[in-house]
Amino acid sequence: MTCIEVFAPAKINLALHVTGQRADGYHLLDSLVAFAPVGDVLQLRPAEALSLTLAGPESAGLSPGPDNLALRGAALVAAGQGAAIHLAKHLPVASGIGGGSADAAAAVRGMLALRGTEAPAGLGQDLLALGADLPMCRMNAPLRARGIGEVLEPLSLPPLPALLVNPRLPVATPAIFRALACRSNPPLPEALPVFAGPEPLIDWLAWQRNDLQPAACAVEPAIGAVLDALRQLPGCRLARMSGSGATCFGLFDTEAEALQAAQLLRAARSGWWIAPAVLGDQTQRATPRRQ
Ligand SMILES: C[C@](O)(CO)[C@H](O)COP(=O)(O)OP(=O)(O)OC[C@H]1O[C@@H](n2ccc(N)nc2=O)[C@H](O)[C@@H]1O
Ligand SMILES: Nc1ncnc2c1ncn2[C@@H]1O[C@H](COP(=O)(O)OP(=O)(O)OP(=O)(O)O)[C@@H](O)[C@H]1O
Repeated sequence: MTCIEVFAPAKINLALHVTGQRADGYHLLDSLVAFAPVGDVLQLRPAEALSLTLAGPESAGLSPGPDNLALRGAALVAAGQGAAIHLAKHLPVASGIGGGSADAAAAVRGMLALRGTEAPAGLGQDLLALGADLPMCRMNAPLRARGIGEVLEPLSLPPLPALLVNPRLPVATPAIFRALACRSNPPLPEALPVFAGPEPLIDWLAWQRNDLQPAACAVEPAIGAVLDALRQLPGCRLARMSGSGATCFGLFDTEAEALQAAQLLRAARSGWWIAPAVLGDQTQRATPRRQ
């Protein structure tokens, strides 16, 4: 029987500036985003109706009901066709790396591949209504995101060796936006430099910010502990939080340094989710494959 497999990569906000707030309460952002070769995996098989089963190390506590973003994404493009979707959850839930949004975007890609059809007009608006991270999770390649997350500009960034770390404590995005002390901060520089490699990119990122980080550290102090632990690892050039947390990333000049740092941190913190990853373009891996 036909089976479509789709990879749903984690999105990492390398910088996240909160520049204003719309009348409806949503915040205006200016964010530099790259994607990790770490993510969830969806399998879709033709069926009478849409259904979802869950597995994987991070699936505990996640409901396979109609609210699951994988089902909500698939429903947007199902056009009456059913699918049995199996989601292997590897990304911690509510962790600032867009797991649910990545699953929804992957379910859309998988459902369209199963139906053998193109994305319908108006899908962009429907996706944005599901979540502000949905448009970027459709791209899976380095980008700058503005507006509330829907104004996207593809970027060329060098592959960036990183260590992703989550203290296994969920953080609710609305609570972090609510806790912001300032909602009107400077944007990223209008023109972005061309980066010859990870070193100049990390130097430049050190001048940028995640404006949600102070509020998130106040709401969940374990985030501060993760950042401190990352900063103490040999070779870590920059430690920052992604999205609304709690996942943080350390950046390294080389992949070997990131792998060594992962080993050291795993030995010290057995309860944390720790994933070395070279951040960049995951479009190839995220393309649906027929099994
Ligand atoms: C923080 C980021 O992860 C950065 O990429 C995203 O902006 C969050 O994206 P998301 O989780 O897909 O967000 P949504 O599910 O659309 O919104 C959750 C809640 O976060 C707040 N929210 C989200 C995005 C945004 N630009 N402004 C906001 O104020 C709103 O209170 C909203 O009710
Ligand atoms: N397939 C899914 N994976 C993860 N969370 C899901 C899923 N479906 C629904 N949710 C719900 O969505 C909420 C946000 O989870 P998600 O893992 O996407 O957060 P996040 O990583 O902080 O996302 P973002 O970085 O986009 O803010 C959680 O409350 C979770 O219960």
